[in-house]
Amino acid sequence: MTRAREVGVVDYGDYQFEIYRSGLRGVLPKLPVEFSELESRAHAAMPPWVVSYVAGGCGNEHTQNVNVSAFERWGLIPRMFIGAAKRDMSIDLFGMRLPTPLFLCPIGVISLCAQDGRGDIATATAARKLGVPMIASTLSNAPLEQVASEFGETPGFFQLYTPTDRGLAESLVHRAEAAGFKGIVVTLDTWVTGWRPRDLSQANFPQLRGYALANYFSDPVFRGGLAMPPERDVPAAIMKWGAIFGHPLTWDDLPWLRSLTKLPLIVKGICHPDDARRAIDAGVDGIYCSNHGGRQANGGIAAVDLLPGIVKASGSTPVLFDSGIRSGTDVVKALALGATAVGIGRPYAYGLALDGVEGIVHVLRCILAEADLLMAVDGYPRIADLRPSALLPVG
Ligand SMILES: Cc1cc2nc3c(=O)[nH]c(=O)nc-3n(C[C@H](O)[C@H](O)[C@H](O)COP(=O)(O)O)c2cc1C
Ligand SMILES: O=C(O)C(=O)c1ccccc1
Repeated sequence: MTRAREVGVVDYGDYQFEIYRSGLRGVLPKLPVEFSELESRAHAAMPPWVVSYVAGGCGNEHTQNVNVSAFERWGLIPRMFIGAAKRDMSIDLFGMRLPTPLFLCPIGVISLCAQDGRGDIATATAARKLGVPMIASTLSNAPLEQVASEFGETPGFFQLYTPTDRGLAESLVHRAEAAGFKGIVVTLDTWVTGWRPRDLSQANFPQLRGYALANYFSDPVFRGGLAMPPERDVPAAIMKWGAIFGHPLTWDDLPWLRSLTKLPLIVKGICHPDDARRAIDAGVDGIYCSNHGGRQANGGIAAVDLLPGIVKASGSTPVLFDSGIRSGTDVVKALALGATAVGIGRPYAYGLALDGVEGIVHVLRCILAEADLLMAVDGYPRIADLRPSALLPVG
């Protein structure tokens, strides 16, 4: 198992030998090694309303689907005589050396996927075990301090949903700093929930039933705005949350956001090169290209098709990417298109649903093994070798 301090050349592909060796003892992998099977098993294991919330997307889910299929329009060109016997998947991010280019996307209500309701903690534990950073959502069943206490040496990032109350935003950021988070990720595309037919047809919005509001209910500023503490009047606290949750930020808010912290500030949901440039000019440290997994807008463009423009506009500023990553090949292609680090979203939620911490670890190890073996076989031993010229458009 990789620890954050063992950064550098790690044989992630060895997971396949581990699987084959276990097979010699008659032991087969407990969980699927391929995404579609993982997804169907996880869906069968979770209550229907949780499946609806996690798997669902905006409108007829066209954007969500093309996020995935767009990766098939790129092919990695095999190179021979490279001798890629050792591969190095490590990256530099915000002055930190990380063993892999992966991170765990913020998934609010991830706790719902865990059989014991402790999904935030399980995700943090998996992050610690593999040295893969977790971006912890504002929407969490466990307060951010508890989540951070599980990280060990693995850096963690705090994802901020900016409420209408600036004082509450400041309080959340200062709590995240005090808890040891290494960066703040502000999500820009979800100040209002997108049109989600699966959930709408069942009137299913878990937050309004009180799920994943621990960061609010434990916050002194939030509590100060209530007539009674959340413990004494849960419905009133939930309604207050609904009233203050989302603030439609404008460029005028960015200097204030920047002033909140000296930690790296990353903006999530950036899809246009002009937005990337303007955010960088205003002092952000990282651009996070994402369309929220197609959950927010069914605009019809795959996130990965927007990535090259964002990378070009971002210059030397790191670009984080998610939306549609389902396999190691997808990771390799996103890196070749210029992503600095690549986010795993729904796949880890499904690993969690099936086997807790070990399920997440399994999903990440499968993705890392596949990426590593692709880099080996096709002759790209270092991430720096993965450049746009390594890809051929095939669709
Ligand atoms: C159930 C669910 C909850 C999510 N909650 C958040 C959240 O709290 N904050 C956030 O910035 N993004 C959230 N996201 C979006 C993810 O961070 C990420 O952008 C998305 O999952 C990527 O798409 P993919 O999972 O299809 O690869 C959520 C995604 C899912 C599936
Ligand atoms: O479900 C989501 O994707 C999400 O991030 C969210 C979080 C809080 C409120 C609405 C949506």
